[in-house]
Amino acid sequence: MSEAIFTMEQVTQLYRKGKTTTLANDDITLDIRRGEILGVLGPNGAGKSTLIKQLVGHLKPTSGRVLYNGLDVFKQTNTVASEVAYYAQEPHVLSPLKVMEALVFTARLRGMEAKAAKLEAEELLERFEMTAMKEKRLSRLSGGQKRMVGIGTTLIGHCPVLILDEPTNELDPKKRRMVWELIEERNRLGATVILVTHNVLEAEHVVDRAAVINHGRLLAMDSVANLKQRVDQRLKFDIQTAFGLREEVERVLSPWGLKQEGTENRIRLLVDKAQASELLAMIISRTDLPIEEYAVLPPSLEDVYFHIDQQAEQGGAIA
Ligand SMILES: Nc1ncnc2c1ncn2[C@@H]1O[C@H](COP(=O)(O)OP(=O)(O)OP(=O)(O)O)[C@@H](O)[C@H]1O
Repeated sequence: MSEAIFTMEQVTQLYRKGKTTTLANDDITLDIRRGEILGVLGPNGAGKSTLIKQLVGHLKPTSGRVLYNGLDVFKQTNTVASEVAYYAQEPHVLSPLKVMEALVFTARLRGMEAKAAKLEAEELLERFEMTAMKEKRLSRLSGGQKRMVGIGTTLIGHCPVLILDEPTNELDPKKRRMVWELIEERNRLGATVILVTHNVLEAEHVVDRAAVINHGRLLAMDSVANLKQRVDQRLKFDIQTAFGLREEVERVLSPWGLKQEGTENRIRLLVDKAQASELLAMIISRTDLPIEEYAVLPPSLEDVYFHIDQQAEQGGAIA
């Protein structure tokens, strides 16, 4: 499990458009281990898709190297293409095809016999509960259905490496669960899986390690358990305020802990365990505060992610 299947050495990516330059990846060095499920986490525009495109050899880094099994990806494009199945965020290049055609065509490209390809395509469609759509053109499918076919084209042919950029986007809860189960199943069968996701809460139960990226920099990369240790002396207060009155509650509570990204009427605070009971007592006694619900929870991977990102934004040491 510890052997590196991918290595990135001081990888930097500069996009130039006219007079604008974007530093999408900034000196990234990392190893991806054979047989692991690695989650790549980070906000919009962090540089995740750029990193993925470099791994699969779709984008040559401005500087640095990407190695697959110890060799530069650009010196073995055929090997990478045949061993690494890539599910991209962008719309499907197979869109003009029918569902069955798209799956079988991909399987044939991966060297499968026609009969075996058809059989596996049928099995996948049955599992996805999409058999009735096999003769439909991809362009006529819903967003989520297209995504499922995309996932099917990634899984078909059993490539040893699966790279999935936002695999559960646009999917309903049942399909999302199906995709997470499939990812775990393929991993148990030996596949290395690298996935980009914003769905940190669901990914937490699936990934072995997570890499946190923002502004093109690798902020942390570790097992979920180790990442969680960074905040294990804290508890999360999840507070729902009356609508439109969040700021009033926030003013009172924010000195107690590190505020995380919330929503219109929701506040999330990471609070030192030593102070948690005092804060709880205060919330219970301050009946004048427009708090509708509250919960005290152990931190999730999502909280760790916000914590790491927040510390980096504030320019502090990441601990
Ligand atoms: N082809 C391109 N030309 C110019 N800039 C680009 C290009 N592709 C990406 N960028 C910029 O590089 C940065 C990183 O983009 P990237 O797509 O890697 O982010 P991301 O983390 O995958 O974001 P998201 O979660 O929104 O998909 C962003 O600022 C983006 O605007």
